[in-house]
Amino acid sequence: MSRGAGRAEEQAFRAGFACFVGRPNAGKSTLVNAIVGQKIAITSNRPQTTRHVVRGVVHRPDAQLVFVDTPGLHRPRTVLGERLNDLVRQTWSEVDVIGLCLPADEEIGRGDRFITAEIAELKAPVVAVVTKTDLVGKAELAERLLAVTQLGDFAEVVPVSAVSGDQLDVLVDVLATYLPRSPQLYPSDMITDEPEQVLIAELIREAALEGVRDELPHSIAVLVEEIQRPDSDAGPRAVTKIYADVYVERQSQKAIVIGAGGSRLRDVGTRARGEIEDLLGTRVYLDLHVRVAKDWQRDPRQLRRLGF
Ligand SMILES: Nc1nc2c(ncn2[C@@H]2O[C@H](COP(=O)(O)OP(=O)(O)OP(=O)(O)O)[C@@H](O)[C@H]2O)c(=O)[nH]1
Repeated sequence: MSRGAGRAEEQAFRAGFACFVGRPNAGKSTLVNAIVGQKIAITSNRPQTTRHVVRGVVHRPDAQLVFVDTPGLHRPRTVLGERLNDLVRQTWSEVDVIGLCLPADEEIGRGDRFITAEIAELKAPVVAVVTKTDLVGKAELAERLLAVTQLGDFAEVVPVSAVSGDQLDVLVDVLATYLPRSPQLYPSDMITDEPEQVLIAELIREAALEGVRDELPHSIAVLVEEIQRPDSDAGPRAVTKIYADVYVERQSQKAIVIGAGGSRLRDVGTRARGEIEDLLGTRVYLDLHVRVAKDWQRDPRQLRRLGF
């Protein structure tokens, strides 16, 4: 390659930050996962499970797109709720482009209008992303696209399905055009900069929530106390030892998480261990303890300790 061509390519390169916003369950986390191609954000069919800002990096020959994942805005009832909302607003003001997720299979509602109005005030261009298109027929999709164009003044409207993969590449192309000209922000081999400890805690929390979300929707937090790496010469049988505490707010919740004779906690451990082994690429020994931290959501000191 001539030096001239190299410079031109350098000049054409774009890099920057994007985030998906939208009401709970709009499909934001699933979309980031599908685009980045690795399980990094936490998905669920229940609202408000994404707590940490998790980044995924998409590397393209002409662009680098860094995704910042935020929890949903909601009416704050606790210190945790207020912190989450502050975090969301702060993230929104720092990105180069925003994808507003609107599910194709649901009518536009008050929540969507509220978020649209909030982000209209920011400087970043907003791309409306109509998600879950695999769930609707053509006629319904056309109707929804029309309603979306009437909802606000969007830079573009892109329909996608994270499940079928349809239009994901188009969405990345569109988002990339709104990034500033910039050299790469992160090394080419980086997919996420979230500390492993946080990712591991999220995987455990997700497993612990499985099946008890109705009873304990926001009452579980996980703290990874220690990660003991295997010796570098341990070979394929290397085991990473992880010690983690699962925090609940009350004694009664502890009993739910542990289950009869500890059966539920064993299942949680097995499920989380499988996910962590995929993440780390080694075998994992996982030691889980359930502890009660009374009303941790209302106590700023405990919140800090638990990473909020
Ligand atoms: N069929 C289908 N389902 C989807 C698609 N994207 C997401 N879902 C489902 O929709 C539900 C919500 O998805 P999430 O990605 O957790 O939604 P979210 O917007 O991140 O939700 P919060 O974390 O609550 O804000 C999950 O059950 C997903 O499996 C899609 O493209 N097609």
